[in-house]
Amino acid sequence: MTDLQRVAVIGGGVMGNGIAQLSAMKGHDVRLVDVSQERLDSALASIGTSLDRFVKSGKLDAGDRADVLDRLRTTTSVADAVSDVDLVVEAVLERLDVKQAVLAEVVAHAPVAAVLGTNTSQLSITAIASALGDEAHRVVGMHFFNPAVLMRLVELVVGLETSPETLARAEAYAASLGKETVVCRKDSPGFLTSRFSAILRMEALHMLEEGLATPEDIDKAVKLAFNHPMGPLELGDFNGLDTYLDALTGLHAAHGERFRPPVELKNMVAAGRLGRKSGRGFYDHSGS
Ligand SMILES: CC(=O)CC(=O)SCCNC(=O)CCNC(=O)[C@H](O)C(C)(C)COP(=O)(O)OP(=O)(O)OC[C@H]1O[C@@H](n2cnc3c(N)ncnc32)[C@H](O)[C@@H]1OP(=O)(O)O
Ligand SMILES: NC(=O)C1=CN([C@@H]2O[C@H](COP(=O)(O)OP(=O)(O)OC[C@H]3O[C@@H](n4cnc5c(N)ncnc54)[C@H](O)[C@@H]3O)[C@@H](O)[C@H]2O)C=CC1
Repeated sequence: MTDLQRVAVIGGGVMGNGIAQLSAMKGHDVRLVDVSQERLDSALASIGTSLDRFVKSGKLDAGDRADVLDRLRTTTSVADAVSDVDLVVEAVLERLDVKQAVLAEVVAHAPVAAVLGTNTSQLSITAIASALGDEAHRVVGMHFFNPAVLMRLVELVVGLETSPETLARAEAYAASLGKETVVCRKDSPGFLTSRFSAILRMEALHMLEEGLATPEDIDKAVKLAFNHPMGPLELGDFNGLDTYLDALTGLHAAHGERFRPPVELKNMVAAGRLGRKSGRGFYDHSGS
């Protein structure tokens, strides 16, 4: 059982819209916040498409679709969104200073009992929480996976100040979404999962730079040899190459040379080839 009924998700991008949708599908009252109304409009469009897929495959009653949308409202005001919530899930871009500023604004307007989850891919939970002084015990890493509506895991990450009560409430919320959890009990950048995925994608990029094979064959090798649903380059396009570069930059700073971002990736991000969200990455997505 979770007492976290009212949820605010901050950031309506790839992850935020999925976390908001899933929460509303599981009966939570959800407020989705973004600085950009345009991003909120496209988040609602993505959520509508995803709900249609669930209806089409028989996993959601057509009659329940409208109820899910009724439980979800969007706003550009953090103060308005968090005033009565039990939980905030921060899913803005992967920058420490931005996450700290967003959570500081949340703390100024949210009830004192609200749990503060961050969906960071790899940043230190302790560093994010350090901006909140005595409220740091309320912060916990809640790392979802893309697409959040389908992936089975939420990785929970305990910062130095995270209280046992905060962790227990985060676990109950993840269970209410039907997710399995793993707990990374020591706050270390990249936790468990992002260190694994970064290494695989780094190797794929190095193979590409070395001219060993086409992107298609590098992905095919991983998919068919190891039964992964997507290859590492395909997954990079799916998640967003800018987000991936931000994550590698953080892992490089924390763990050293083995995570140095490849030049190929930096060039692609500089050129605006961000993957699916910009229409082009390792692959052409202009038609999808
Ligand atoms: C960066 C980080 O910090 C952390 C991360 O997120 S790392 C990335 C983690 N994510 C992954 O590794 C994803 C790997 N890929 C996959 O698991 C799968 O490719 C996938 C689940 C995304 C899609 O599955 P697929 O079999 O390849 O494609 P597809 O046939 O389109 O979809 C399968 C089913 O899911 C449904 N589906 C797919 N995406 C959906 C969505 N967003 N909403 C609703 N339904 C969806 C489809 O409608 C389809 O349903 P039916 O079987 O009933 O027809
Ligand atoms: N893309 C992925 O596969 C995954 C990403 N993550 C993490 O989730 C977080 C979000 O990533 P994505 O959704 O991919 O990014 P994204 O770039 O798709 O979305 C980020 C959103 O945050 C909004 N935003 C920026 N500053 C804001 C602010 N101050 N207040 C409110 N909204 C603000 C932006 O307008 C944008 O819509 C990052 O920390 C990322 O590392 C975690 C798991 C998987």
